[in-house]
Formats: sequence, C-alpha cells, structure tokens
Amino acid sequence: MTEKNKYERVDEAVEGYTQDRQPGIEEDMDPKPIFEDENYRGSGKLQDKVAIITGGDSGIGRAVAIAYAKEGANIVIGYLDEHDDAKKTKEIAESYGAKCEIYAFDVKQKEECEKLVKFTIDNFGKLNVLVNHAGVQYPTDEFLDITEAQIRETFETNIYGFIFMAQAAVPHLNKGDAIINTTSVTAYRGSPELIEYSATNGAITSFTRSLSGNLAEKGIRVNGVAPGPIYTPLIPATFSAEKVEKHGGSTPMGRRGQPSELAPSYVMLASNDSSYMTGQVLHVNGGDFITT
Ligand SMILES: NC(=O)C1=CN([C@@H]2O[C@H](COP(=O)(O)OP(=O)(O)OC[C@H]3O[C@@H](n4cnc5c(N)ncnc54)[C@H](O)[C@@H]3O)[C@@H](O)[C@H]2O)C=CC1
Ligand SMILES: CC(=O)C(C)=O
Repeated sequence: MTEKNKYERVDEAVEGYTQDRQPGIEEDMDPKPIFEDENYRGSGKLQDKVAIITGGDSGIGRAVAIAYAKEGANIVIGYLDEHDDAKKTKEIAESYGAKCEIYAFDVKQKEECEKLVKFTIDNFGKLNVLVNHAGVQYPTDEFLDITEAQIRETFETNIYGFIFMAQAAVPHLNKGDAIINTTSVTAYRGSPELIEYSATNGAITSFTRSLSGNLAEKGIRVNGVAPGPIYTPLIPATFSAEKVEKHGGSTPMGRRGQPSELAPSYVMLASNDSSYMTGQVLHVNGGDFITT
C-alpha cells in the first residue's frame, strides 16, 4: 500500500464517531491515528538531548515523542489525566532506546509547570528542548454562547500555560537549545466556531515571535508549528460526528493530516537543522497558503 493510500484509507473509515470527554483518549479512537511513520529512521539529530513535551501522551505530541526517541532524545511527557495513553507512548519511546518519564499535571497552574521542569532536572540533570503542545478547544456556533468560564479555560490552558512552561524552562536552557510552540492554522485564517481558541493561537504565534527576539542573544531559538486539521483525540472529543467526518476535507489536499506527518517539523525545529531559524512558524496544513 502506498503512503497516500494508507492515509486515504483512514479517512474513509472515520464515520459518525465522537468522544464525550476532553482531553480525548487515543486508545478509544477507531480507527487509530497514525502516530509513527515506520519508514522514518533517526540519525542522532537529538542525541542525548532532554525534551519536555506537554500534551505528549497522544495525538501530535505522541508522534513527536516517538520521533524524538528515534533521534536519540530522552523525554518527559506532561499531560492532564490520560494515564493509559501516556503509558503507551512511554512504552513505544522506550522501545527505541529512549528514557521516557510521564508526568500528570495541570498546565494552567504556574507552580505545576515549575514542578514539571524540576521533575525533569531531577531525573535527567538538564533540559534542552521544550515543546509547548497541551491545548483545548470548545467549538461554539453562537458567539454570544461563549461563556466566561470557557474563555478563561481556553486562554489559561493554551497561552498562559505556554508562558508558564517557558518561564520555568528558560533558566535551564543554553545556547543551541530550543522552544517549539504549537499554534494552528486558525491563528491565520480564523474559525467562526472556534473564536476564542483561534485568538489563543494568534497569541501563541505572537508569543513565539516576541520570545524569539528576547532569547536570540542567548542562542536559544523559539519557533512554532501551525498544524491544519489533524486526526487526534482532540477532534472526536470536541467536534460533532458530522464535523469529525468532514474534518480536513476542504484543504487543498482534500484530507485531514495524521500526527506522524507533523513529527519531522518538530525534529527539525529542535535540532541543529534549523540553526538559523528563530521566530518562525512551519505550516503543516495540507496546502493552505499562509502569507503573513
Ligand atoms: N488536531 C488538530 O487538528 C490541531 C491541533 N492543534 C493543536 O494541537 C494541540 C492539541 O493536540 P492534539 O495532538 O491535536 O490532541 P490531543 O488531544 O492528543 O492533545 C491535547 C493534549 O493537551 C493536554 N492537556 C489539555 N488540557 C491540559 C491541562 N490543563 N494540563 C495539561 N495538559 C493538558 C492533554 O493531556 C493532551 O495531551 C493543541 O495545542 C491544539 O491547539 C493545532 C491545530 C490543529
Ligand atoms: C483544531 C484546529 O486547530 C484545526 C485546524 O482543526
């Protein structure tokens, strides 16, 4: 089966399927997302580096954790409460020779972000890469139905949490180290039913650009990845069955992406391959042009 056919097959099978909790559970998804490209061979690009990946138990974060493991990194996965997903990711990462620890925490709480970084230093003695990826979304058709609690939850998770994690991590980062922030195509295109979520992604892009300038002198690079529609637990956990089915269909490539298709961008931004890049965002979105 060609790569193209493999992805098409997964799309065809996604019908009438949702989950009733957020964060969603990858283990409960049917079909499962593709989190690993078995043809991807590591070449030591992250040898002996230590990475924290928030939201690393599932979805895009899981794919990043596995690719980092293949590239020689040791990993700490921060996640909310999906313990079985986290254990599975740890197991796969360790099968590639990585040391991988999992850590349940709430990214909205500054002290818990600090404890996650301390846990990493206590276990591995250093930190080289922070991937800020944990996030939530609450699709809402009517603007006036967006509650204050929802706005606070979305901003506190998606942008406060990124800033708290970066503040906790920066004292441990040195020349050559990197921060990678997951933003979204919605930061650039907007989304009529994800208004406050899109606004948090706009904030993440601005945060990425601003922090990159602040840390450039220290040789710490800060970049972002803006995924388009990707098949992860976030999607069935938050969209209706009809939306899950159509997710990604309107991209130029006509399909949703798989987490495995995102991972190489995160490897590049963490490694010396992007040594002359900072403040940039890579757009992995099925062909939607971004000009800003
Ligand atoms: N799936 C998609 O189509 C797209 C996703 N994204 C971004 O990707 C990230 C979501 O990841 P996915 O891989 O899609 O789904 P996912 O459901 O696998 O990941 C969400 C992660 O966020 C973590 N999380 C949520 N609330 C948390 C909290 N309070 N404390 C700690 N961790 C928390 C969960 O534990 C989970 O690991 C978000 O930042 C989202 O904005 C961006 C564009 C498209
Ligand atoms: C969730 C999200 O950001 C998209 C593009 O679907």
